Amino acid sequence: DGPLFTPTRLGAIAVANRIAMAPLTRNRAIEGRVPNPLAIQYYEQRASAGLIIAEATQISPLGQGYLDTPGIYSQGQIDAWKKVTDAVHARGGKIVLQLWHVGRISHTSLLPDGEVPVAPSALPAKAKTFTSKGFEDVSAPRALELSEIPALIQDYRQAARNAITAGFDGVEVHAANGYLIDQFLRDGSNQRTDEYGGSIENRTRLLDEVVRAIASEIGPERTGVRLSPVTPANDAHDSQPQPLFERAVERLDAIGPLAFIHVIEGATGGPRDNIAFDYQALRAKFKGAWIANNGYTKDTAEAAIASGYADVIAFGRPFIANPDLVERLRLGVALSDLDPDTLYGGGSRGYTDYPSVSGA
Ligand SMILES: C=C(C(=O)O)c1ccccc1
Repeated sequence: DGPLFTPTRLGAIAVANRIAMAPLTRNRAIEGRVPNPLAIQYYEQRASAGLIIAEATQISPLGQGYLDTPGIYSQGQIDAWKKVTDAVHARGGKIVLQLWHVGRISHTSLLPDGEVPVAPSALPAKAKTFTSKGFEDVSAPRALELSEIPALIQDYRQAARNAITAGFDGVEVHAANGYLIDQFLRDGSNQRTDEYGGSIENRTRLLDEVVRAIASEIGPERTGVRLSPVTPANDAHDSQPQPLFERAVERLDAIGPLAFIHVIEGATGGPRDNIAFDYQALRAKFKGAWIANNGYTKDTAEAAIASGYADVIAFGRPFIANPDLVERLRLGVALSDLDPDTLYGGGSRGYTDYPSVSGA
């Protein structure tokens, strides 16, 4: 069957193969930012993935940036997610939740009492977000006060606890794609003059404190992190990504045996070679499992695993129209294309109605 179909471990999480389902926003949460009951079937259909990284899920009301994305901060949300994890586990699958705070990639219409989004600095992103009126420019943010950082870290800690209560095997901290933690990392968005801004040491501080808090709450072996060193997504940019992310990974490695680091190579969902970057230099600084993502095919994924370049390959968009992607890669059959019109928002069409090759 080849290298993709051998088991491995991501910290405390034993996985049956080297194929992970990357987190995919689908904007189908219902009243109360609760995951849609259809999510039970949607994730259950994809439970043959070695690991499912469930969609970005906000840690607090202020951490939401898009219409109809789910949360993990209320009992109703925990209860709804528990049905999803139970269904995936019943199929022998493993599933972690991606913990999300969008920072400045948000809109006042989505925030409590029309609040403005928070960010490291009051610098608006050149980005759009998805509101009840369609795609709109994100709202101008305010800078988080130093005094607000402890409560933010507590929100991450509580969200991680809630995810374990909801039956997840662990969490992935979303530190990628120009969202809050990535905004603190990059000098294009972080112009603070306190201990969270300026030097690389200061700009990697929030990442370190958030991951330490989560690891102390649920165990480092159930804690993963997603990074995107050179993505331009959501107006993310930094003047020196190589030293920045090498220091970020060094600090993550020092926390203790984290379950995994998951790296988007190149531009999210786009070209892998937009900016020259040495990913293996990052990997060399981390003793845990390495998940690589973006644009992999069966052949490039097999080569990456066989050569030790990565331990697991994450596939995002291919999992949308191919619930049984693992089987299709094993068989080497052609993959189905997703329907872009039902990617974000809607109901079962383009969500739970894609067939498996075995017709199951
Ligand atoms: C959470 C997302 C990311 O990480 O890029 C996202 C959000 C909205 C649409 C697509 C993707």
